[in-house]
Amino acid sequence: MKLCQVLRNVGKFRTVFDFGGREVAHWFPGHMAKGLKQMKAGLKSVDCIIEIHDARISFLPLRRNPLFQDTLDVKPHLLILNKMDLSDLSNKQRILKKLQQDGVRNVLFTDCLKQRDDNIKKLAPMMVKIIENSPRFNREENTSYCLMVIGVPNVGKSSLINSLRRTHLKKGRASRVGGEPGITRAVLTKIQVSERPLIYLLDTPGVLPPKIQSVETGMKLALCGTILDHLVGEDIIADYLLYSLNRLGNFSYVEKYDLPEPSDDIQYVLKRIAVKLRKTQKVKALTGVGNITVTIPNYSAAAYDFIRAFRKGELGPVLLD
Ligand SMILES: Nc1nc2c(ncn2[C@@H]2O[C@H](COP(=O)(O)OP(=O)(O)OP(=O)(O)O)[C@@H](O)[C@H]2O)c(=O)[nH]1
Repeated sequence: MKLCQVLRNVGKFRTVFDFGGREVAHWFPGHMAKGLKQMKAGLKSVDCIIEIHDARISFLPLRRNPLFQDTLDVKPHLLILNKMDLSDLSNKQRILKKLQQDGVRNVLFTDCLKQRDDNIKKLAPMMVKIIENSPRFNREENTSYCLMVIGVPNVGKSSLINSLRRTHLKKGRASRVGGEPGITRAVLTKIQVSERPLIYLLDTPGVLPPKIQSVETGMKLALCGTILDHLVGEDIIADYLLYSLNRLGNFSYVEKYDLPEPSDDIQYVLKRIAVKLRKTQKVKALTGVGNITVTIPNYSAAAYDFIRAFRKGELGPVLLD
């Protein structure tokens, strides 16, 4: 989009989003508390916590959650900002600075889908260094390292494990090596990710509710696919996406969906998307002069496509912070 077009749009968009009195309380279902219990149970045998987040929302460390901050604070901690390929990292230094001010010093950006991500290679030595520089308490005599991966749903925990195994063991999908017989897979299982040094990851169900400071934070998590769409509503997620893109001056949707210019009106944008994708339905309408057939856009299908395009990175890299 040309600069003059961008300038023409300044002041045309919403500067705040109307959440219409929505509450986040029910967006994270109760089963997530189960993850917390299991995580606490496994903490004794863990040398380091790997907390994994979506690099498009980097401000949300899980350990800030008062529910388990006490327990986690005593363990060395590494924050992974995954899906870096989908994030606008032109402000990477600002993110790192902010995290550092928050006491988060060990941060690594990763792209777990990349066949060879140099950052994944750095992970094992980085973890060893962090562990060696901290007291190991009851695990002093142990020659292997055990790490716990935590994160909200869909953030890439399994992908990280697989990526580590690919890098260090030249193996594909994770085979589970721990787990006592009779204990369900959903409890804690150990997965080997490196031979030298010998490193295991303790796989938790990993469904941990972050401390959601506001409905807007919840909406950002929803946009990144962390919360089931239907719990929040695809229509409002799509509207929040449009609001965010406009706010960031990212007008990639205009070209992608053949719009004449940027718009802040979600109904209008979804209509254009539906027409472009031929997601329309013909319905019969009874008028004073008889039956006519009218074409109506399938707004749900359009919203679905718009959100998926964002999640796949088709609307360009975005930082929602
Ligand atoms: N673009 C991109 N996609 C990724 C990356 N890592 C994971 N994904 C995708 O994100 C989705 C979720 O990845 P998973 O590894 O299943 O995430 P998870 O945290 O284990 O998910 P749950 O089991 O639901 O908690 C998948 O579609 C992955 O392909 C990444 O670095 N970049």
